[in-house]
Amino acid sequence: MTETIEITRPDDWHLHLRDGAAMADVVGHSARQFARAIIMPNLKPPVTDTALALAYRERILAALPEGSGFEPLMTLYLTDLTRPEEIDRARASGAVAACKLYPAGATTNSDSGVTDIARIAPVLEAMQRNAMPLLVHCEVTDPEVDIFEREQRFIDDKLVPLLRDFPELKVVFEHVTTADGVALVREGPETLGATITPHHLRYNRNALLAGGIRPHFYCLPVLKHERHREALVEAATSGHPRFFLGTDSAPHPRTAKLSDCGCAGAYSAHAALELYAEVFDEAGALDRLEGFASHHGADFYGLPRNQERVRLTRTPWQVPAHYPFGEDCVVPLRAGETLSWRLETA
Ligand SMILES: NC(=O)N[C@@H](CC(=O)O)C(=O)O
Ligand SMILES: [Zn+2]
Ligand SMILES: [Zn+2]
Repeated sequence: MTETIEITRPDDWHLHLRDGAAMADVVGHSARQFARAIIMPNLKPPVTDTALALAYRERILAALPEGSGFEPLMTLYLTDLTRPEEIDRARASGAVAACKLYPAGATTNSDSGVTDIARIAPVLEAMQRNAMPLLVHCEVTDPEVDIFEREQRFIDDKLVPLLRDFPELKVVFEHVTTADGVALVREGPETLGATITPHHLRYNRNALLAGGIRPHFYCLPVLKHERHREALVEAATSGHPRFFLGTDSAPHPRTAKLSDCGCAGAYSAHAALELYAEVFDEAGALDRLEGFASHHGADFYGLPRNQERVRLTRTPWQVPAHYPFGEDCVVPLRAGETLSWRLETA
């Protein structure tokens, strides 16, 4: 049995850090594990332009633990009002790595998102010209569509036409959750990649309802049927270069999760790599973890691979029941349970 693995320090290609005191409480978890992370822009109000992104970046850097070399890669939140000139400004800043497309109303803080992709065609052209990747929350928002089928519908109705209309645009299918999404990325153009979260790799939709309603497993896209989970594990552990690590770690105050209308998001930054290692270990594919976690994302984004290395050992540890989170606390994935892998820290 493998007891230790050493890999290039990984990056997180999909991370929610939030802001203020709450951000300061969680950023250390990501900085301990990852060299870089794509920082999602769905703050309240959202990060819609370069100036806001640069200011947010400074707040993140200021909140980092002493001596941390963690590099936040900023993103812009696209709205119906985003101008193509903003993309040129974002590119020129050197600090904005991508733009995020939230279909309006699809997920947490997406109210100002895009109502119709046709409206941002000039912006997508500017992105294509600037080699600026488009990150997509792939779910339709039509209330008539079953919540478990919103990703498949988005693929057929929105994503396939988008890929056809912008053949040079790099697109990341964020937090892919279905066998259909996996198939599209596998068979799709070189310009299409996908992030996969630890929770969608590890849990199917039973986790939401087994023995009672489990709000900490509620996230978007919602957990899916076991057959989809199996397709995700197959994709992540296959060595295919366009699948890569993106935790979608999305902390919410405990009180906001435990409410009459609890919000969507699972917190995984405290043990991200350990959770992925568990999945790869179970699949007998620990030798493929490095590609998925540390190489494929950087290659897709056209960024250098990290030089530093990290070590994971088979050392069981218990996840705390909660972590501080601003005025409240956040309940992490696997709270109170034992994880078998542990990331060593220098
Ligand atoms: N994934 C989630 O369930 N929630 C994310 C938003 C998102 O990534 O869709 C959040 O910001 O809380
Ligand atoms: Zn999302
Ligand atoms: Zn997210």
